Amino acid sequence: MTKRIRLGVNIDHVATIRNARGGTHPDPVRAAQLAAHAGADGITTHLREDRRHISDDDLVNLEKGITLPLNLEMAATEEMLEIALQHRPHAVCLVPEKREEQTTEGGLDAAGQIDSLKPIVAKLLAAGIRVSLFIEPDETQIRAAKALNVPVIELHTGHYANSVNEELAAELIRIEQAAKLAKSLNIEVHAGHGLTYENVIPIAALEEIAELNIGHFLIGEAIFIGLEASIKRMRYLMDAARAEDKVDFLVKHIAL
Ligand SMILES: CC(=O)[C@@H](O)[C@H](O)COP(=O)(O)O
Ligand SMILES: NCC(=O)COP(=O)(O)O
Repeated sequence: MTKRIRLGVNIDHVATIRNARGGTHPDPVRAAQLAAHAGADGITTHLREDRRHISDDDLVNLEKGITLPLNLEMAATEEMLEIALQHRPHAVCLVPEKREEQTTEGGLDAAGQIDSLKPIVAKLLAAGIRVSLFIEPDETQIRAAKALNVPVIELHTGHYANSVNEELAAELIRIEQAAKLAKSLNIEVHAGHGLTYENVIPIAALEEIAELNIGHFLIGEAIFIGLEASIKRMRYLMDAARAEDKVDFLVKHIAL
């Protein structure tokens, strides 16, 4: 089997359900603990400026409640920088945000914001926080990430996830080429947004990609089959994508 690809489980939308009634159930920390038990390699959470799902208290409780590395997604603002420096998560992923958006609509324009991003990235790196940029699979953005000296990028797979037929094929090629370029520049490559059981295998099969961050679909699927089962099935598909002998992999899993 070729190198295992890591799975970061994003637990934002456990908080979405909780916030629907303003109480404390379901608890994102309990979801993160179950995700760890189900084989997640990390937990991702997005502290949005409008706190529509994850709250500042969630961040405090996640730090206390989990041992897995925490990847904090945040906008590149002074407010979020201060929070990140205060909490010092394992990693920060800088993502674009618009209050009016229903979900993240695209990648961070790193190339267009190099001057404003530089001090934020430098302060996070100086604090020992691994920094990634959530960007489009685009050469200009990847070279901007290199210029900003970030060790990791996360390729936005949202357009891929929302495409069909020829457009889907074109997006997959775009992601593959971007991953190869980033790897050639010694940047670690992650990917995420909109990934599901149906579309994950071609992305997971790209050997330049070290980690996938997946959330909304897993939390939704958990409503029907439970969170551990939801995650374990995604883990199985990611491993199948990487298996050198897929027949042998499938036979072994069928036998289990
Ligand atoms: C950056 C990304 O693709 C997601 O991790 C992000 O969290 C999406 O924002 P919502 O979870 O609020 O839709
Ligand atoms: N960065 C992507 C992520 O954390 C989860 O995105 P999604 O699976 O909720 O669309």
